[in-house]
Formats: sequence, structure tokens, C-alpha cells
Amino acid sequence: MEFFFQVKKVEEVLSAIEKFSPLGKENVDLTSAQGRFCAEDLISQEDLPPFSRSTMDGYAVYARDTFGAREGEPVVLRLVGEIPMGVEPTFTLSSGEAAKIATGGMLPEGADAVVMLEYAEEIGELVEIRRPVAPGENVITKGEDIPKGGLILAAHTRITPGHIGLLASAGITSIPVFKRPKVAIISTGDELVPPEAPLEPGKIRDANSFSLCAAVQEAGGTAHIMGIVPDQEEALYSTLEKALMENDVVLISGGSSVGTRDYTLRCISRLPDAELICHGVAVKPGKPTILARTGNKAVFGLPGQVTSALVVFYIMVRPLLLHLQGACGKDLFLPKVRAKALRNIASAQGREDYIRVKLQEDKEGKLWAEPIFGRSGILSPMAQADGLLHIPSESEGIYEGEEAEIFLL
Ligand SMILES: Nc1nc2c(c(=O)[nH]1)N[C@H]1C(S)=C(S)[C@@H](COP(=O)(O)OP(=O)(O)OC[C@H]3O[C@@H](n4cnc5c(N)ncnc54)[C@H](O)[C@@H]3O)O[C@H]1N2
Ligand code: MOO
Repeated sequence: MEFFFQVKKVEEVLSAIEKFSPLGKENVDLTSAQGRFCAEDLISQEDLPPFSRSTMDGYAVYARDTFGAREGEPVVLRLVGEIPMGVEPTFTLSSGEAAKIATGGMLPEGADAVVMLEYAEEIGELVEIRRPVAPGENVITKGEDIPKGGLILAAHTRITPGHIGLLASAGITSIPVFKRPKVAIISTGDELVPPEAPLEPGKIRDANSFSLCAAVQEAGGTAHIMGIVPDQEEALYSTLEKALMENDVVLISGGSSVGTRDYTLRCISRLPDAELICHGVAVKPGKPTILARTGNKAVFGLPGQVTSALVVFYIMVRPLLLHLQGACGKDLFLPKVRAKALRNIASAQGREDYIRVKLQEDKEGKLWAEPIFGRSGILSPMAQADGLLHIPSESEGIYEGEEAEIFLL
């Protein structure tokens, strides 16, 4: 029987993951760019906004003219016209003059501020100003958002709705992004049947293909469920070969442990140029995890236990999928919060633990994490959890009331 012979720390697996190269680039349009990672620095070819515009409905003025204006002592300016929306003013504003302007209207040359309608009154061809304005007040100046030549989006940034608005404003409609990883999912085990099949004694429905498919989609990958492969080395090897031809990452769940019917390691080792990164990771749940690299493609052997497969996905597979899509730094990981443990949680030194927890806020707004204990072979604790509480490998556990890091699910 083989035993785990290459047990690694999570951080060692994560540094091996960062050695993969991000996938190639493709261009997507503005409506498909959300959540993708930009593949190039995008520079604005124009000033944004392209002209100085009013942020209020009111009167465009030369700010100095309004200095000293008060309720009982207004400054009187000559109304020289109204600036229509979406059109360049045909006149220049001189000292002593005002022009009616709407929110978003283009400031005429000479004007440097806008007095709100509420603080002015039109009297025939004159306008009384009852409050002073400072230069630049109620105005967005040309190039204030992004100047011409300024950086809109740096390569490797995760694209958000704010970026998409900026890109649209700058007239950039085709966005270079890193490709999404194609991920094949294989479930192995003679006991497994598809969810729609009738259950005979001793059989179990394949949950992992579907939970992993959902997790891949959430992580920005494209999932391909390859189906259930029986505990036969040749069947698993040929499915693995096919999966590798068509995908960037292969996830095999089940058969990653050390039993006589656990063929995952043997099949991975048979791949012509496979480099084994780990067989066994110092983490609970998820010890029987395998990662191998062939070219720039990755094969994970995930533990068959339903919760372990998902925990390993979040801790190691998800960072790889995001790295391949061009993510870096904190974008590789689930968002984190800190919370106090509601109970004592034991752990063993030398191994990281990821405990399923529910989060609750106390009256002072402090977050508390309540562990949901349960074996890694059952799923409901995972389904109920708001997050995974992380116990680092040097710690022997967390005391009630002690703060810990929680990865939000
Ligand atoms: N002697 C040892 N035995 C085991 C060890 C060990 O260190 N020494 N580790 C245990 C741990 S921890 C885990 S986790 C499991 C992982 O084993 P495998 O990855 O080989 O997975 P299987 O044995 O194939 O399955 C385990 C369990 O999960 C069920 N399963 C598998 N695939 C699916 C699926 N797609 N959907 C639903 N359920 C699935 C399977 O029926 C088994 O009950 O090894 C321990 N053993
Ligand atoms: O560590 Mo296993 O992965 O308990 O379920």
C-alpha cells in the first residue's frame, strides 16, 4: 500500500500555484467584462470628462464676481443667455455676466463656478446672486476624472461596475482580459450513481461533480462535468487524458487516499511529463489532496469526502483558477473578516484547520463565529456555514472569545 509521500504545507502548495502562467488573452465587450481580470494597462486617450461641466442647475459665473454676495446684499450680474444641454456654448462669459446652465451643461469659456438656482433670482435681463461661490465650486473640471494619458485600469485588476462605467466613458468598448480556465470534473468510485438514477443498496449519489461545478463557476472558470468513472485504473487514466486535452485544470474527486482502490495518484504519475507537487497536505479537512503539474496544466486529486472536496477547492483550487485568470494578491482568496470564536476549538500543531462557522453580530456590532461541528463526509454543516474559520498550523486551537480569521463563503 502507498502512503502519503509528499505532504506539503498549504503555503507551499500556494507558492507552487503561483508558478503557473496566467492563461492567454481575449477581448470581451463591456457587457461581459464584469468580474474578469484586465490583461493590459488601459490608458485614456481623452480627458474625462472631455469638458468642464456643471454639477448643479444654476448660473455659470466668474467666481470673483460673487465674492461678498449676501442675502440682503446680492451681487447683480447680467444674464447673457442659457446654455442648452449637449451643445457647446456659442459665447464666452466676461466679468459681470452670468449664464443659465443645467446639471451636466458645458461651462462657457470664462466661467469657473456655478451658483445654485436656490441662491439666485432672475429679474428680467439681470440675475441677483445671494451667496458667493469659490472658483471650481459646483463644477467638474475637464480631465478631473481621468486626464488624457491617465491609467483607467491596471493589468491584473478585477473589473468592477465602476471600471466598466469608466471604460464606457472613455469610449473603450473591447476589453482585453485573461481567458477563463476550462475545468474538467471527474468523480470516481464504484459506489457512485448520478443524482437522477435510482439508488440501490450501497450506492451513493454523486454530489461532488455538482458542488465542484458550482464552485468552479463562482470562481470564474468554465466547468465540464466528465461523469462518474469506476474504480478501474485504465478507465480513470483514459478519462484523465481526454480531460487534459480539452481543459486547463482537471479535478478528480475520490480515490486520492491510500486505499487499494485509490488510483488517482497512479494515473497522475503515469502522465508523460507530470511533476508531482504534493501528495498529502497538512490541512484538516483535506489531507489526501494531490496536485500535479503537466506543462501549464494542473491536475488535482481531491478527497472524496463531500465537505473535504469543497474545503480543498476553496483553499487551493480556487486560488489557482483565479491566478490563471490573471488575479493576484487578495483577489486570489475568499474575502476575509475577523470574528471571535463562540466556543473553544481544538486543533493540532503542524496542520491548518478550516472550521465551518456561522457568523452572528452582537449588540455592539462585534462578529462572533459559531462552529458547526460535523464530519467531513456530511454536507449540511458546509451548506449552513457562512465561512471557514482558519486555525494556523502553529496554533493548538482557539479559545472562546479569541479572534480568528474567517474566509467568507
Ligand atoms: N488509512 C487511511 N484512510 C483514510 C485516510 C488516511 O489518511 N488513512 N484519509 C481519510 C480522509 S481524511 C479522507 S478525506 C478520505 C479520502 O479518500 P478518497 O479521496 O480516496 O475518497 P474515496 O475513498 O473515494 O471516498 C471517500 C468518501 O467520499 C464519498 N465520495 C467520493 N466521491 C463522492 C462523490 N462524488 N459524491 C459523493 N460522495 C463521494 C465516498 O463514497 C466515500 O464515502 O480517505 C480517508 N481514509
Ligand atoms: O481530512 Mo479528510 O479530508 O477528513 O475528510
